[in-house]
Amino acid sequence: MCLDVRPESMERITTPELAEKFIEEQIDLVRKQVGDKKVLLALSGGVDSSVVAALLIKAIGKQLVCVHVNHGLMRKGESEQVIEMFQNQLEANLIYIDATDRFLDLLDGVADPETKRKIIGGEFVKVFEEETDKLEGISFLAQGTIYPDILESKGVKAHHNVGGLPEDFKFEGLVEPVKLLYKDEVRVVGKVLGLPSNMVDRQPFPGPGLGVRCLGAITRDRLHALREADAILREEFDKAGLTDKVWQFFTVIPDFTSTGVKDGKRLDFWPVIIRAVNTVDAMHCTVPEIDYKVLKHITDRILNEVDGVCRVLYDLSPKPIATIEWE
Ligand SMILES: Nc1ncnc2c1ncn2[C@@H]1O[C@H](COP(=O)(O)OP(=O)(O)OP(=O)(O)O)[C@@H](O)[C@H]1O
Repeated sequence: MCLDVRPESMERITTPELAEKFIEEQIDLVRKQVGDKKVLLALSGGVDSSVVAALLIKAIGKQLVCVHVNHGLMRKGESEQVIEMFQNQLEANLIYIDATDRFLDLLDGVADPETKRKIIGGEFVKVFEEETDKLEGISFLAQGTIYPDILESKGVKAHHNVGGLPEDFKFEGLVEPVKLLYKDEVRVVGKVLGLPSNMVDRQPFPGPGLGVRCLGAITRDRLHALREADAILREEFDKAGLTDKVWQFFTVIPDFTSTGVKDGKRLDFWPVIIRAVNTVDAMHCTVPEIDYKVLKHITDRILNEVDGVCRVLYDLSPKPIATIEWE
């Protein structure tokens, strides 16, 4: 049997009991695979790598070394939550790297979205490699590969986690405990492992993070305004009971200003755009009809609390023709 093919007999993990059973099996397998050797994991704070981290901490404790890179493009509180959850609560061996300046300096003046993506991806690999070169005695690399990654790699598109080991791969092997699971199963397993629901049920978040929501050339002041506005949106959607009802929502900040007026003075401030979509397959999206009162309250809060913003807009465009992200 190919190890990358989910057996037809494998039951879908839909209950805590099934998740428990899966976790016990994986703990056993991982312990057999790695023995007393060390395992390295790049921990983003996203669903997949977080669940792998929690599972491996249970299986091999301090033999797992997690590396979290803060590229300065995380949402408000995200890196802090990784530290709180994994270092403080689960007592993981966590290396936290604040590479904000490195990323933002490199991105300075770069307006083209594809170039921004390439810079962020390339720099991430560099930072991760530099950090791991300093570590000694690591034998395995753990990855949050899930079954759709394997399926997609077979036909649709290459996935960075999948496709065999590169020639210069310096580890003895890969540890991929959730590679036969679908996303919904990973979430059930994560909950049973005690991860908070805002981590386990997290919306999709692009690899380049807020970097592609701070349109054009990223500036620190606009990035700050974007992060604050996004946090307000998330807080208010949560209060209004929309977090579970809307598939994805976030804010975007364009790289142009608009005229505002404050205390009788004219100002040139940025607009903030709210983007919210519902979808089943991410190929076709509709825009939810959010209660006007909720939108108005969010607008008031952003205008009052976020420096440099004078307008808030709601994006009504479905996909197609508009994509979910703005760039
Ligand atoms: N800031 C980061 N710090 C550490 N590792 C990261 C970071 N960003 C990405 N990674 C690593 O790269 C992998 C792929 O990242 P990607 O953004 O494509 O997310 P993903 O496939 O949805 O996985 P996840 O749910 O774990 O974020 C992650 O699983 C993680 O191992």
